[in-house]
Amino acid sequence: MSRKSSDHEYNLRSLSNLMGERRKKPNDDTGERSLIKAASSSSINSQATATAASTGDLERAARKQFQEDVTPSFVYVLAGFSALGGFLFGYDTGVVSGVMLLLKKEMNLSALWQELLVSSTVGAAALSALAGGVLNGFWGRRPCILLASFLFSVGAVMLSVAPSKEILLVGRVVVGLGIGVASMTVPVYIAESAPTHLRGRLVTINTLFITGGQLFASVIDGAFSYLPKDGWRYMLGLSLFPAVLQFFGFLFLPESPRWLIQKGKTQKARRVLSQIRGNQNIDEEYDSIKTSIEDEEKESGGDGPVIWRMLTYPPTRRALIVGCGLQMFQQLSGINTVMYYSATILQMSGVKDDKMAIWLAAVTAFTNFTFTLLGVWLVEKVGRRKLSLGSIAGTALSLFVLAVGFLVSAQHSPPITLHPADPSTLNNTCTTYGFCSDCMLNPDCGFCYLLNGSSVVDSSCDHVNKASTGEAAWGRCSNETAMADGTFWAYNYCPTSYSWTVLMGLVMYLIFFAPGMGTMPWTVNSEIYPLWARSTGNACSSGVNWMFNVLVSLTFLHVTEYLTYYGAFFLYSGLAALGFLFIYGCLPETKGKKLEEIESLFENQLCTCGVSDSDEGRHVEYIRVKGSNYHLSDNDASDVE
Ligand SMILES: O[C@H]1[C@H](O)[C@@H](O)[C@H](O)[C@@H](O)[C@H]1O
Repeated sequence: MSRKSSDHEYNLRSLSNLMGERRKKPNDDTGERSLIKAASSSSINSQATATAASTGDLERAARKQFQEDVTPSFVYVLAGFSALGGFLFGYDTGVVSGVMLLLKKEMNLSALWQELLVSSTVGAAALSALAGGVLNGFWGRRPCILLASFLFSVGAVMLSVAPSKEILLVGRVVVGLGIGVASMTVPVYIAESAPTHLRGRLVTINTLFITGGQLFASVIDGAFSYLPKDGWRYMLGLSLFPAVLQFFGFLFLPESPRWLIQKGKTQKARRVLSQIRGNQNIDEEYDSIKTSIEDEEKESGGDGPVIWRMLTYPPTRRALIVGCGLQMFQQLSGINTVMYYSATILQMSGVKDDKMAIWLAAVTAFTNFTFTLLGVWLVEKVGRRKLSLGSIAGTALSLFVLAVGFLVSAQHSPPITLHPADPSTLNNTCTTYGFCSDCMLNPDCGFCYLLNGSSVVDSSCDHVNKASTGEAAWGRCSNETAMADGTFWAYNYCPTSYSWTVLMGLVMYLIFFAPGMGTMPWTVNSEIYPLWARSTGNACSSGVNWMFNVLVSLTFLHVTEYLTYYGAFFLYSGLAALGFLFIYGCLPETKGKKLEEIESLFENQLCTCGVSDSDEGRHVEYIRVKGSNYHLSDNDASDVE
């Protein structure tokens, strides 16, 4: 072994011994000091020493390494309890599809009431996310999370004992108010408490909990759908447990240290910082937060509502555009319609058993969850920008594949050969269609056919049974006994041998969307605003997310009616491609930056596609101002004509 490498090994050993010592004696500052001394006097990074690295660099590197190695587990506990808010967000939005299947039969709900019970939650979430900004600023993050878990608990009780549809509606609104507040507060609270090197990962865990909640909801939907009565009460009531757990957990968890410093509660802030940093030396972090708050206050200047100050101060205005744009494109990529219609999409690809549909939705939720986990792993490795760009490019491509799948399926859609008069209604619209592709777009009709080998014969378009879309209102496909061997009922889809393209598109979609576009909009928003604008910025961007969520889900059926399925997916694919350009032009890399350093990334950025010449989107060398002037920015502040 050469002298150099044995030196290196020795120094590594002494470094790790010191770290070991330090772990045993967390209150002893000398451990850290001698560690830094050891590192700086060593050839631990022999290459760097040989080149330009100064003692200061080594000290910094050693301190960073040291802090990374002694991250106390408390911060994970804090993130875990906060992310229960994400779990409830996912559970309460996901469980409703199974609930509606049972409720509409038991309470005999009209289409309007079904629509109200589903969208009231999302609508309430949009409003409360916006209001949550003001509450976060005044009360702090902790009371807002306590409020959200209280609302989740009250809502769960109301829903599980609801004697009427009116009480159900109130319960769904209460739960929605909780979701909105949680969705904007939790990422901010985690980001403000996490150490820089773990921030992205811990905030992304919140989205993992969202998709985990959706997965759990789909399994519960499947399990309780077998109950003859009141299954929906259990489905809705189960969310009480995580809600109560979060409430009690938060009675013991601290306020965000950054919010405390901003409000001048400096002693308390120091105590909290020491608690969550495991008694590491917190002076540097404390001072840098304090200085940046003072600077920010000077810079953002002026009075007036925060949103006004954000819009009139260019860096926060740019950050707001990036944050809201990311959330908008997340929803415009159609995640919730793809999830909602995944059972139908999977049925198209050959699964005939209707009872399987509910479990198929669980498979989709499982895939979404698994690939979100990939995002948690990737976020600190490849960074936010590359992850978002790769994800949205893949999402656009997958949507294109889905669209082509639907197009080919429609072009090979089986013709309708039988046109029997419908005895059950005066309206014979269904029987007039010539092809299955037209029949399936009308929500009142379904396709009834016989399979002879693999070819479709004796097909008709019949009225659907309103109480159960799994059968026709009358005739050969009206119930299981009427259905002879080889007779099938297809609602909302057409049997085709090209459906594998659609299935491939769906799987690709989830693989690409979940790790990046599913997670990054929440993660990036939690870190791009300076402290004074953070609550308002997150309130606006979360509000945008919920508004586009409602918009996309409410318009999906109309869009498919006008543009057909393939048209709708071509449209989503185009929107995702636009999202790619937006992210390429506007999103800087925030990985590894302190929250206090991130504002500067928006100082010289213009939201013009392709102006950034660096992959990291950080060093914008030339930017176009008013179409003709070019500035050299970031490293060199001189102006160039
Ligand atoms: O980030 C989440 C996640 O991707 C969910 O699966 C989706 O349902 C939500 O709308 C989204 O905000």
